[in-house]
Amino acid sequence: MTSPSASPHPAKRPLVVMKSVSKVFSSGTLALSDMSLTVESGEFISLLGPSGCGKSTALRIIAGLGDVSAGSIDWPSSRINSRGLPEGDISFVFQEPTLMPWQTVFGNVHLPLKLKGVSKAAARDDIMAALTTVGLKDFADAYPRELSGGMKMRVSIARALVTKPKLLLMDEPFAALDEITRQKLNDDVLKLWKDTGITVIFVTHSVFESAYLSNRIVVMKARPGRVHADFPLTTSLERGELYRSSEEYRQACEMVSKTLLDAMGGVEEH
Ligand SMILES: Nc1ncnc2c1ncn2[C@@H]1O[C@H](COP(=O)(O)OP(=O)(O)OP(=O)(O)O)[C@@H](O)[C@H]1O
Repeated sequence: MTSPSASPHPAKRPLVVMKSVSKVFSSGTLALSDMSLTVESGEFISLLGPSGCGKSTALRIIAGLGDVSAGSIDWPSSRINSRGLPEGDISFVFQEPTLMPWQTVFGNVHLPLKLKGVSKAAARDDIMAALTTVGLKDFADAYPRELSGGMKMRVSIARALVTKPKLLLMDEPFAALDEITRQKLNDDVLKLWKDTGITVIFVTHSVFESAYLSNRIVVMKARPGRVHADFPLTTSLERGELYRSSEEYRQACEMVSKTLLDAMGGVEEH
């Protein structure tokens, strides 16, 4: 029997809660100080801030690639493994695609599943599905040297998706690409986000990219990093070419740009 106080629609629990996190490196650098951030499932968050403010450090800590000096990272809606991490729920895409040159595209995307003991044969459907998602299903047998920079990054994204994570952490993934390729990949990531409902935290230096992609912007203060501003970014327009040339997008860019400048103490970076 259900208790009279139990709600038929229990409130959704956040995906990850970063509570008053500080990080001091062994060098003595205080990278983060009292940083708190609650991420809901299905959000697309862009994390911006002055160079060196701790964006990558925050992302790496969420991924379990570094420990906290104080505070905590909680996963209220996930099953936690012995390392305190939600097993299989997080994937990371770095700025460099870091592909194994001696492996084909298929072999590279297989890697995370191979590490879990899944054979190529058993992983085939998942690998091909991930490659289809990034538009590379016809390149499964190609080697990284045969691919363009954008294609290599797509392989890296497919490799991150093959484990079907709940959370995709992306650390300036498109910074090294030319503008047209970057815009194309922005559209691909948006489609992926819409189609799969995956949660994304995306570190970028680009005001334009953040305003185009995200439904929430988090701007960090200069080191030691913590949240300076956190606001939603809604639009009545479908994000695409029309949005890129719209007044709404221009205003969103202006707002993000002003907030970023404010976080830097009103002084432009050189
Ligand atoms: N492993 C490390 N050991 C010591 N200091 C580190 C380490 N990693 C980062 N730092 C320092 O911590 C601070 C935050 O670095 P982090 O890379 O997180 O900043 P960021 O905001 O991502 O920078 P950028 O925008 O330039 O990529 C910097 O001062 C950096 O030098």
